[in-house]
Amino acid sequence: MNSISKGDDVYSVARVYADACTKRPKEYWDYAKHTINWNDVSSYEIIQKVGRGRYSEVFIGTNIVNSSLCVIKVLKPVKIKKIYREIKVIQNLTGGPNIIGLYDVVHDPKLKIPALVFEYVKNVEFRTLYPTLTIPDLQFYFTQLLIALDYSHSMGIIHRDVKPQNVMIDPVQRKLRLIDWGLAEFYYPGMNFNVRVASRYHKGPELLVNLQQYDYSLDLWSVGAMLAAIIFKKEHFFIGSSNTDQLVVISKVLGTQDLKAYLNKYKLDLPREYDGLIGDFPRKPWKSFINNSNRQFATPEAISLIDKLLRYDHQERLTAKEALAHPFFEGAPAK
Ligand SMILES: Nc1ncnc2c1ncn2[C@@H]1O[C@H](COP(=O)(O)OP(=O)(O)OP(=O)(O)O)[C@@H](O)[C@H]1O
Repeated sequence: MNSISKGDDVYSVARVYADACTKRPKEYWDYAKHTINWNDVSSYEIIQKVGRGRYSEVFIGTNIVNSSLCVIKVLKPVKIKKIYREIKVIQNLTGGPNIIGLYDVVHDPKLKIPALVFEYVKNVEFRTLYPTLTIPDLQFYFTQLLIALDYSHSMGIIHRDVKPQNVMIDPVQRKLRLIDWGLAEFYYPGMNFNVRVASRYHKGPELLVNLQQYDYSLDLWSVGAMLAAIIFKKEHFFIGSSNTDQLVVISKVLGTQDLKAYLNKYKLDLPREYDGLIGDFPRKPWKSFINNSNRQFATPEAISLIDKLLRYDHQERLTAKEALAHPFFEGAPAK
């Protein structure tokens, strides 16, 4: 078991790739000391806005030198360390399988507004795309997503914001790219991470019970929540009205007993905000989510994979590599 006894500072360590950062040179992970060569934004022209996030405004643009399309992510003013972290992470991962490719790091020489230039993906919005996907499509795209995550994890990086809006899919080219590394972090065993990451519906229980020594397995919870939503034909699977309610919603599915076992294992108390809210909820069998609209999708293999990802205990969840070997992917199309 990857946990240790009471009184110790290190109480949870990743089951895989725990030393991915510590074995690499300081320049790999020391993003604060990173020197960035900012190029001039005037090499790019904005065509139209494609998205807007908490931390950026995103445009489709062209590189005026070779007329190729790109995405220009103009960063809003946030701590410079956060910007350096996103750049370092994506520079380390660029070129990896299904990871969005970073083309350039630019700024306006006068205003100093930083922007990241990425490969453009002709994404179809998830609310439109997901209802059209067949089981072989799901086998294919979830394979691609897990390959991206296994790679990032092997490089010592937790994405920390896996959700449909950050998984770009071009269904014509059958291309998937994991984007938005703005919340990603380098993993070190024994590190107490900030739990205010990820987006509410995809937040793992560790974040909601304030377990700070989490690891790559956080991303696998988010994958499980995405898969469950698609398989059971819901827009999202766990929909909480606040962070507190998010855990209440989860415990109405996974039950209170296993939540208590999780807290006991890591010697945690349920934060006070849950007083009176987490009752004695029984575990809901996955089969109870099956109805006429999702019956074809909710195969025993799909349910088994969901079950092995959506575990309170982050150490029990399948890793990305283990998930790739799950029977759900048997017979998955290669293209
Ligand atoms: N490479 C890309 N190709 C196509 N569309 C993209 C690309 N990158 C970003 N987008 C679009 O822009 C949106 C915002 O991008 P991104 O998630 O990187 O920004 P953010 O400010 O970090 O967002 P968030 O608030 O979700 O953290 C995406 O959800 C997507 O719709």
